[in-house]
Amino acid sequence: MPSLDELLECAHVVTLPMRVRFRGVVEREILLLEGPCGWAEFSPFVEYDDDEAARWLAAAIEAGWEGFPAAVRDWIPVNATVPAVSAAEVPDILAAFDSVRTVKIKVAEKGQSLHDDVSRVGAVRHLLPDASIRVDANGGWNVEQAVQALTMLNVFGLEYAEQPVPSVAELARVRQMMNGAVLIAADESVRKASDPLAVARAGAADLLVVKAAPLGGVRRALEIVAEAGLPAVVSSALDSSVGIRAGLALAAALPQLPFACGLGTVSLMAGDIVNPSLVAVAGGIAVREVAADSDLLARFAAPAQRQHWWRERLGRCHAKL
Ligand SMILES: O=C(O)CCC(=O)C1=CC=C[C@@H](O)[C@@H]1C(=O)O
Ligand SMILES: [Mg+2]
Repeated sequence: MPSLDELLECAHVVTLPMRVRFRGVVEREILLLEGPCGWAEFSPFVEYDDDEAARWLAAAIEAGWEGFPAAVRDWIPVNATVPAVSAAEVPDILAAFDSVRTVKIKVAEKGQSLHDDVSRVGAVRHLLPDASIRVDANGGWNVEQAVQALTMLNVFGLEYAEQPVPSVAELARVRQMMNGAVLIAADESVRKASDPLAVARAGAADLLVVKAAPLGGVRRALEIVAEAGLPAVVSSALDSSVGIRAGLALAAALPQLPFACGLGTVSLMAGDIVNPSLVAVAGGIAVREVAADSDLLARFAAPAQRQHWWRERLGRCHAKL
């Protein structure tokens, strides 16, 4: 384990502008580390507490000081991601992604209605008649709302629904009520749970969404998938290309990868610290090493006060490992 001084010495804090608001975020703050095994990203969302953020640091230390486990594939199919925008904005969002075969669409956004979701999903289906479409509610519905919404949205054909409801018990109930008409994926119930395997034990989901950073690293995520015994989709945490590299390592190391992965999110950003960025081409990303670019680190350097905040946070999280 690197000492705190070692981490602080190789740390850079950047603020990357988003092209479009995503989960309330318009600027993504990221602390990057240059370790002996490569660049690493520490970017827990600013509202996360230190216990949760410490898992993201464990993942960064794996990337920079241990390296990734062996890959079994070198190309990862990737989905386009559509935030909770209006139907009119959908063409513009999709235009940022190259040859899209799978789309994930955010639904159940606070302050919006089921009508907004139907319009947005309908707009995607209209533009991409043959694409696989999945939705992500981030636990924004209750059981009745979820069953009603998924039944309506399924007229467009849904590959699966990610975290339609907040709890494991509610997921199990929705899955039972949908009776196979729409597959259920667990995201927050895995990455924010004290027991990430509770979903699998309860039979609450057909598949898991796994993210390297929130789960404490690629190896830990692989263990969770193996123990759960469910198919997995690897997704980003809205990272820079450095964090996406860790997601690719996870997707590349999984024994099976039956679904496209949510690793195309650099296309939602208006800045990155790797050149060229890890974005999907022809529906997927070829796995490769990445390094932060010194000009981009300088261009997107965070203001001094935010640098200070992230360095303090790094220290608190390091003390928890
Ligand atoms: O999976 C994707 O297509 C993109 C990644 C994505 O949706 C997310 C990234 C970061 C934070 C999360 O709220 C969100 C998700 O819920 O999966
Ligand atoms: Mg999700």
